[in-house]
Amino acid sequence: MSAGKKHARPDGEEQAVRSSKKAKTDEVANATTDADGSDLKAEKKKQKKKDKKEKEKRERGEKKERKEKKENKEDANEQKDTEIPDADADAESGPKAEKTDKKKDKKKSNKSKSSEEPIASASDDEIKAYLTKEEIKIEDPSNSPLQPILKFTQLPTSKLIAKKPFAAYNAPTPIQAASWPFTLAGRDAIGIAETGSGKTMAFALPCVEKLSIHSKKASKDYRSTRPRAVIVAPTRELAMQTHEAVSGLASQVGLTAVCIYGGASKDDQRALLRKNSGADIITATPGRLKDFLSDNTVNLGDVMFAVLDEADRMLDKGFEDDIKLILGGCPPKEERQTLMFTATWPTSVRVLAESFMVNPVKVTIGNRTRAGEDGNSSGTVELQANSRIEQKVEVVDPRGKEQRLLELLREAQKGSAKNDRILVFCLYKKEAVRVEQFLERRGIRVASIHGDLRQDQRTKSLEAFKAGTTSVLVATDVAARGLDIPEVKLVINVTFPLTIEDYVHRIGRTGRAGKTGKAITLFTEHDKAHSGSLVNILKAAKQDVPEDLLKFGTTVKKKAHDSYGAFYKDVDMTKKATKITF
Ligand SMILES: Nc1ncnc2c1ncn2[C@@H]1O[C@H](COP(=O)(O)OP(=O)(O)OP(=O)(O)O)[C@@H](O)[C@H]1O
Repeated sequence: MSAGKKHARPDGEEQAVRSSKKAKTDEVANATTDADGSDLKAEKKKQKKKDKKEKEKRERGEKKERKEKKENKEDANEQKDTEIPDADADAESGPKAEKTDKKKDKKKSNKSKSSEEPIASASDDEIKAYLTKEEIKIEDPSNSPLQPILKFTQLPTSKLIAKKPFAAYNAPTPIQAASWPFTLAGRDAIGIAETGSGKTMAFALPCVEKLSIHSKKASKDYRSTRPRAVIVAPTRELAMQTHEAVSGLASQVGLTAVCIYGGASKDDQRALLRKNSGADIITATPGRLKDFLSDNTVNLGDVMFAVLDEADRMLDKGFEDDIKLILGGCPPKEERQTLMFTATWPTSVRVLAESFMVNPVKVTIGNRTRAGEDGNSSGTVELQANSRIEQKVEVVDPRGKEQRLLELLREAQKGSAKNDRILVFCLYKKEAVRVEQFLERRGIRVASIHGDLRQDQRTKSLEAFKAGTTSVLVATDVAARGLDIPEVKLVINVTFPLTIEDYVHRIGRTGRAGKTGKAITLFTEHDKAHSGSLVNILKAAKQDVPEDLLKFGTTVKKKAHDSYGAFYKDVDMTKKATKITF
């Protein structure tokens, strides 16, 4: 209690003190008069004085009782709010009276106690067997005792879980099973798992849970929308898809979600933000979000949950500055929960990623540990393709690529497979236009998606492909990451992507949610810089490596660094230094 506040009393108490003071003054005045009067008069006054004292005592007692009741009720409500542990409980700022501080301390101790308690009710043996079978690696700098959950029924009870949002699924996927206990406990997390393995729900559930147990703070800023969660994704189509999944959960607990992305009317999106009473969750592409931050349409000052989907893409040079600006607009990392999910996690982004997080737990699915030169594990997360995808590589003459593509399509869509969905990847926008026209002229039902098309054309193509109106979609890498299109049977790479990570994401458009898939890559001498890394991916996924590909060499070319060029050494900063004694 501060010195200034030491003598402050609640209004009612002040009144009681004032009336008691007045009674004393009256007594003194009366006593003076009585000194001249009779004994009876003095007796009467004495009795009156006694009555008054008793009345005051009674009133004080009643007041105390009322106060205690009120406090008990407040505590009970608070208990309800903190049923699920949460790391942001101490994130509130601003001066508070001692009473609030005491409550906060109570909340804090509740929270830390619960967050240390494992949610899982599976036995240790079951958990151990599950971790081994699913190749789950959990690196937790805080060494908390949290364990994976193996069934949806092991999730903590809550308003959202009670609605059974996962009724369509049998069990959590490994990335969900292993990350939820940590993320639901409020921890920052990095989740690395193969394409199509349910990462969206892995971050959507803790996001909606967190917001549903924290009521929205009243804001005096009526000009801006102040979301409490922000999810950033690299492409418009992915942002829309993620928004759909998130809003499905959010609406079940009365939260509102809005998607903002480039290529569409800003005014329409502003109206949508206003209509949805400000929006609790915003899923956005970085460019449009940046625009809305700069003109104060959106203010991220109340964000308690931030997600980078396709995190390695969001942290690479193309988006790094945008992400710094976006996360810089959120409360400090200690006061928000930050999650990053991806299927590929190159060393180059790891240090930057950790700078936006506090003690993140890292959950990796799949055996990605590389043996070091000494034969021991180096702990490096290696690039890994989804093992249910059959990968074929054909080394071809660059001039024969389009003809070979046509043959492959005809072969794949023979007989009953004539409507099978096939995704064809090109590297350049102009190339995509050319390939689309080439196929159209040969009677293939085809649509395309690339950066030279208007957003409405992109959306129309994607919808037609999803609906099956067109069974072939020609795309550039705008469609490489995250898109969850049901039943894509085959992915064909006409031209190799710029990075091996993009290759893993492109082929990951098939073989999703436990299904199998196939990918065919036309490889030419122009792509030879990627031969070494492609051979490694094929070998790791136990796929055939064609002799023709080996001819281009098996050395993995170092990526040229933006500032230091080819002389840059990609050092794993997460590794401990080795002490050398001379
Ligand atoms: N527990 C589950 N059981 C079965 N299917 C699931 C489960 N959770 C999510 N899915 C489904 O799996 C599919 C792929 O999920 P999602 O798009 O989240 O994958 P992802 O890991 O984000 O892939 P990418 O790396 O390509 O972005 C979706 O259709 C989703 O509905």
